[in-house]
Amino acid sequence: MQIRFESSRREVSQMDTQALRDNFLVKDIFRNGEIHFVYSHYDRVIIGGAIPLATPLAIPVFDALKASYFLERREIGIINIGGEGEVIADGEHFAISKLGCVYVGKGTKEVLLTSKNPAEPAAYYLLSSPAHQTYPTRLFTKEDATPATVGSMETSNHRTIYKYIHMDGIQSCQLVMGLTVLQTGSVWNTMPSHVHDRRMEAYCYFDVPDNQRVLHLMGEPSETRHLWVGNRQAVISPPWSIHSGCGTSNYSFIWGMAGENKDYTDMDPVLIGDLR
Ligand SMILES: O=C(O)C(=O)C[C@H](O)C(=O)CO
Ligand SMILES: [Zn+2]
Repeated sequence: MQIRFESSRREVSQMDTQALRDNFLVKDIFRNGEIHFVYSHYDRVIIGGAIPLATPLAIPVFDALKASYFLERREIGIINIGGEGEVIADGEHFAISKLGCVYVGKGTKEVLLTSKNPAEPAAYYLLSSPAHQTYPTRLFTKEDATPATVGSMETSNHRTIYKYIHMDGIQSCQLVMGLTVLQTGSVWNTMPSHVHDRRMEAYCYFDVPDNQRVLHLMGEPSETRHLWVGNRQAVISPPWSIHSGCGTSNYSFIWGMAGENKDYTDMDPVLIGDLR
């Protein structure tokens, strides 16, 4: 598991392209037949990707956790961005289709990830944060997630937000998680931008067509930087950073947060005219 330490706001403002990518871009977590994780010291969130083929993949324990199993002191949200599959949590089976979500609570000793058809494998995005209480393991489909459509075609940011793990959905200790799908023709996400010093956030972009990219904006509102992001790549957003993007086509992304509160609406908006 790769470990990423924090960077200060001042450090980030001095970083060149490669340093920004090394610190904030999470690449290569989705590889056929493999499971990979990156540990971020922002709110101690762990970001992962898994593509099981014929053999199930188990979420392993890592020495860095000093635990006897991954979820001994953690919870995890799992969203499928690939073909049909199953999440098996301590022997309980959850069939999960594309855009379905399984939350697995603290104390679950074994989590197995499978694909129904290795020729069209499931692809699991994984987001885990520390937990101090056990909440029940649950499956949510996209339809359970009470979609909210925001933005408009006029401002190229027409999109639908699906919330899965949040105060009125799947219960958790501190994890908040869902996904956003942009309408065809819309390219902007999270514009106008916001920050929430109380929570870090991670974005995982998917369904980005081949040879297209998302220009992800990060940094303090008065000192923005950008990352060019490809399909199935994630971005770590520090609590003080905006997290907005503009695609060269439409695309979708999974967002997830952890920190001081679970209030999705707790955001400090940034006026477009104030961005620098
Ligand atoms: O499209 C959006 O806007 C989002 O999906 C915003 C994220 O959900 C977010 O940043 C939550 O804090
Ligand atoms: Zn946010």
